[in-house]
Formats: sequence, structure tokens, C-alpha cells
Amino acid sequence: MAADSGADVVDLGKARSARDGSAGRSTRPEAARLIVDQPTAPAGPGYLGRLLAAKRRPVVPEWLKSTAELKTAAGWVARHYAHTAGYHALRAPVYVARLALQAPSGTAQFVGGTMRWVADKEGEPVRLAAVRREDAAEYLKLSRLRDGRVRLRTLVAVLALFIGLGAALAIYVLAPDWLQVVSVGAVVMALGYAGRRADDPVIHRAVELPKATKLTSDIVLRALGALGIPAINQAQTKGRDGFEFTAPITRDGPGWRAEGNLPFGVTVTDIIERRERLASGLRRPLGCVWPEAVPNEHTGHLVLWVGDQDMSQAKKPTWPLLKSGGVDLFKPVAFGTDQRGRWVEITLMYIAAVIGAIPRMGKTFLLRLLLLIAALDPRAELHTYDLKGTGDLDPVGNSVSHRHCAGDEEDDIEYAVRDMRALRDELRRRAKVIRSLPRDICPESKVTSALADKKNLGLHPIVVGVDECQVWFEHEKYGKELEEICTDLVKRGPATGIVLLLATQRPDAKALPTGISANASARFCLKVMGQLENDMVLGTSAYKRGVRATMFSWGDKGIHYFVGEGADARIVSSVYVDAPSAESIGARARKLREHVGTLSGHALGEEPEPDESSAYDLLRDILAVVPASEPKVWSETVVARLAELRAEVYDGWEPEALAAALKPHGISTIQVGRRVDGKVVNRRGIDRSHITSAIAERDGKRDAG
Ligand SMILES: Nc1ncnc2c1ncn2[C@@H]1O[C@H](COP(=O)(O)OP(=O)(O)OP(=O)(O)O)[C@@H](O)[C@H]1O
Repeated sequence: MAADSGADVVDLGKARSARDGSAGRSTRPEAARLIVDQPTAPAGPGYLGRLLAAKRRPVVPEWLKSTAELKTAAGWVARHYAHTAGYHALRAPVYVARLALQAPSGTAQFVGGTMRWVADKEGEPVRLAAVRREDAAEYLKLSRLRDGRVRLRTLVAVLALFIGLGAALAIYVLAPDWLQVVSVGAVVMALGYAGRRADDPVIHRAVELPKATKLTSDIVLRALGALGIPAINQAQTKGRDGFEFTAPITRDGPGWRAEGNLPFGVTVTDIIERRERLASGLRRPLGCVWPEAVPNEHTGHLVLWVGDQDMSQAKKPTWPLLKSGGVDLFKPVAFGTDQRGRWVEITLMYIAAVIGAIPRMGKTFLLRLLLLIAALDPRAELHTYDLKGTGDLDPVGNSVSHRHCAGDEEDDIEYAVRDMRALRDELRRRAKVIRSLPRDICPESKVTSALADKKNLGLHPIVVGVDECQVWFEHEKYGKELEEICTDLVKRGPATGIVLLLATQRPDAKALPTGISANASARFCLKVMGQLENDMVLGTSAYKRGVRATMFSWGDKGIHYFVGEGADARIVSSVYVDAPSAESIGARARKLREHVGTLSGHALGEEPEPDESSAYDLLRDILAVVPASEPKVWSETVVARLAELRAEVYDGWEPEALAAALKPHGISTIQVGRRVDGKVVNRRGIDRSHITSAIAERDGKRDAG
């Protein structure tokens, strides 16, 4: 400690005597030195202090408290026995036939065995040995013993025979037919069983239970030692463990949990980085090995969870919403399971989410799953955009979406732009409505489930899902505008009941503008290739903190890091809903909407009127009304001329509207001074050269594209 803090190490004995006996000589250099280690053990927090800071382990384990988990576990046990019973019931006739066929050989074995027993065959080798040794005394002793035994056993056998025959006769004469059948059957089956062959059992196992090796401290230490981390290796070569277990290795869900402190200076991130080597050291598949840091603990505190089965292959419980049920978007809904097979929930309201991954890892499936959850709340209005254009979102879009579009053609983008503009207006309207509501009805200045129910307020949830959102933000004409609207929706949408879910396969600054990625409150990151993408999706310095979606393997489809609602990052395997199931859930969601009368827009075949304003090109229109001879023009002049040019679009535009419309193109208005009646008047205006260069840049990009 002294060395760490840069202070000198001091001989405490000397220092103490110097201090005690020399009050007047304190100018001596030793006495002036700083003593960093206390002579007596430093008094830590008192008993009460320790009690106050103590972490109490739950009396009742978490899994016992959760009725959902208890139900799931009970369901699994019940299904296991039901399966076993069904398996054997179906094969029962085969078992009976095989046992009956084995009955003759069983009878022979039984008779032979009984005769050998009566004749005391088991003593024969010893008697023969006595004969070979020509030991007459021993032989006589053994023979006498055998004679006695044979006599007794013959008596027992004859008695049993008579009892057996008597019982058989009694059953034959007195018993009803069914008892006769049962008795004969039982005897035949028993004889058949006696005739079984060891290498060919009649009854096979209905269920092969997986066998997982127990995790022991030796295995953990061996694996940690194989990681090539110098501090661990040094400790182990000196005969120490290199890892200090802080709790016994216990069962935790379908796996084992080991917990402890790494050597000083080694962090959990170092272990996570070497997860593959760790799996090799543990001799387990990669998908079973999950090293984790513990929030609020020091960075060297490792929890190692080793599952019995690979997470991507482990059997998952059935999703409760797969076949039936509805959703209240204001309440948590299960959307995946963690490594231990426990449900992980998400409350879709009040979030803006980003989903990122390299292609083919399950990003679209995850987005569709979240949209299906939203669809199951009949109040929710869905806007779904499948910019890949393969129809993955059609099961939701065609059955319930208010606005839906698949594809990235110019028309598709314009459709989206119109919708997003309308959503921006809706956002503003909602903000005003919420502001005007009395505090007792809207205490937190945000939409609640009760407010969403009040149809006249129009505050129902709106969920917008965009797959491959980079297509929007990189669009040369509308990219900036869409980015601006989406940033607004990410920032202000959650409180006003508008949820934006964006998925992209290329999470970089262009595909996912920083204004959006920095403000998203829920993040889903499936496998990515590098630190940059990882942090784009999961938030700045996530990679450094050990939250690394790069560690997922190629087979980990649907497995992702989920960071939501201020909670720590969790590894979640999302529920797999294939296209046919998605169709049926979509159909169910449609029925729910039909029932309460909330089906609207695209799902009813109604599309919005094509908006004239999207067909115009503002920049070209400005050039049309501002000739080259006028390099700088006041905004009010421009809007007046524009209104003449295209009244249906520009009529009523104020200079501010022009400034706002130019902003997405990267153009801002400037001060333009003009001489009026001999005086210079300054007003906001445009510089024509800004317009021409913006057009040149845009068209250049378009040509390049
Ligand atoms: N939760 C899941 N569990 C198991 N497999 C899944 C899961 N989600 C997706 N998959 C599988 O992964 C494949 C790819 O999924 P998906 O189409 O969603 O990938 P993607 O990341 O959207 O790909 P792209 O970038 O090409 O659009 C699917 O065909 C599916 O079989």
C-alpha cells in the first residue's frame, strides 16, 4: 500500500519510539516521515456499520418467488412425465409381445436356476477343489453341509411347488375369468422378464437426460490458469490458486455458478476477452460459458456461470403469447430468456430502441418480435418499414399496421417521409395535449395507460419500426429530414407515447446518427464485429466495461446484449417466432383490433392521399424564383415568390418555415442587408450560392450512388 501511494515504507518500531520518546526532537527526519500503515489494525466500520452495509441473501430464492418460473418448472416436470407415460403406453403391446416371446426361455432359466439352487451348485467348485487336494476331512465336512442344504432346499422347493399348484388350481376353479387372465399374464410376463437378455432390453428410455459434468473449483482454476494471464499464472506457479472463491460453487438454474476475486489488476473484462480459451479450459461448448462482471462490485469480481447446455441450443420455455393472450404496452412483457432460462421482460412504452448486428444474426426477427408484441395491444398504432424489402415485417404490417411499406424505392421513401412528417406534427400535438392536462390526471407529464385509453385525447401508443434504417438516413434527398424527425422522436417520443424502434446491420455514425444512438433508451446488440459498432449500439465505453457483443459466436442467432430502462446489460436469447407463427399472431392481433374498432390505415387498405409537397424540390424551386443576378435575398421575398410559383405548397409560408425547411439540407439563413429609403435594413435571407452548392453536392452524391 505504501509503495502504491508513493509514500516511504517506515520501520514502525523505530518510528513509534522516535515519536513516543522525543516530543521535543520532532525535527528528526524519521519522525517527519508519513506513516501510511497504522500500528494497530485499522478500525473499520463498527458492528452496526457493517450490519447496515451488509448484503442480505434472499430467504426465499428468487425462482421460488416468481410464480411464472414456478409454473414453467412445474409445466416442464408435468410434460416430462406425460411424455414418458405416453411413450411407454404406445409401446405397451410391443413390450407384452416381446415378454411373451421370451417366456419359454425365461421358464427354462427359472427351472434350471431352481434345480441348481436345490442341488447346491454354488458350493460345487469348493468341493471339487477339496477333491483335487485329496483333503478327505475337508471334503467330508463340505459333503455333510451340502446334504443338509439339499434336504432343506428340496423341502422348500416341494412345498413351493404344492403351494403354487394349489394356488393355480384354486384360481382355475374359483376365481373369475379376469383374475385368471391377470394371473396367467403376470406369470408369463414374470417368466418373460426372467428370460431377458442384457444386451437387448425390452423397455427403452423415453427421455435421454443430458449429463453435465459438475463444475468444481479445480476445473475453474485449471481453466483460469489456461488463459495466459500472467498474474494468474504467476500465482499458480507459486502454489497459490490465482482466484479467490467468495462463495461455494452452486447450482443456479440449469447450470453452475462460481464466484470470486481475480488477482489484483486482473479484470473481468480480461476474462471475457478470452472466453473461447476459458471454454476450452473448462472443456465446455462456448455457448455454455458466460463470465460476467457484477454491477457495483470491484472490476475483478467475477461471476462465472457454466450452463449444462449451449444457450443457443437449450430448450426454451414456450412463449406465453405464442398461442393466446394480449398485451398492455405499459406493462412488462417477456421477449426472451437469459442464460439461466428465466424470462426477460421489456416495457415497450417510454423507450426508443436501437437494434444492431451484422447480417443474418436475427436482427429482423427481433424487430418483428417487438412489433408483434406491440400489435397485441389493440390500442397501439403501428408504422412498419421494411427497407430490406423482403417482406419480413409483412405479417405485422399487412394485418395491423396503420402505415406499412416494404422496399427502398423512391416512392417507398416518399411514403415514409410523408408519414414521418405527419408523426412529427402528431408529436407536437401530443406535447401540447399533455401540457394542457391537469396535473392530477397527468402527474408525470407523460402518457399513461389510463390516458391512452381516453380515445378523445388521441394519446394511444404509436410504435414505429424501421428495419435497415441506414437506408433512410443515407438518402441523399430526405436523409437529413428523416434524421431530424427521428432524433426528435427518440428524444421526445417516449414521453408522448411514440416508440421508435430502429434496426440496422451497419451501426456506424452514418447509419445511426449520433443524435439517435446517444439518446436511445433501449439497446439490443446481437453479434457485431468490433468495438466501434459495439459502442454505437450499446453506448459509449460499453466495450471497455466488458459489455461485448463481439464475443457472441456465429451460431448465437437471436442472442444479444440488452440494455434497457437504466438496467445493466443482460444477455438475452430472444424468442424465436418464425414466419407462420408471426402470421398467426398478426391475425390474432387483427382480431383484437376488429373487436375494439381500432383497425386503421394500411391494414384496412386505406393509404394517405399523396402529399403534393413531397413531389416538389424546394431547392430547385428557390433557384427558379431567385435569379443569379440576386445573390442574396430576404426570406420574406423568397416565400412570397415561392407562393406564386406553387401556391398549393408554399401558400402561407413564413420566413421561419423556410428556415426550418432548409435546415435538413444543411443550409441556414443569413443576415441580408438592403437599402430601403436610404437606410440599411437587416433581415434574415438566403445566399443563392448556398442553394446551388447544396444541389451540386446532392446531385453529385446521387450520380455517384
Ligand atoms: N431468436 C432466434 N432464435 C434462433 N434463430 C433465430 C432467432 N432469430 C433469428 N434466427 C435465425 O437467424 C436467421 C437470420 O435472421 P434475420 O433475418 O432476422 O437476420 P438479420 O440480422 O435481419 O439479417 P439481415 O441483416 O440479412 O437482414 C433467421 O433465418 C432465423 O432462422
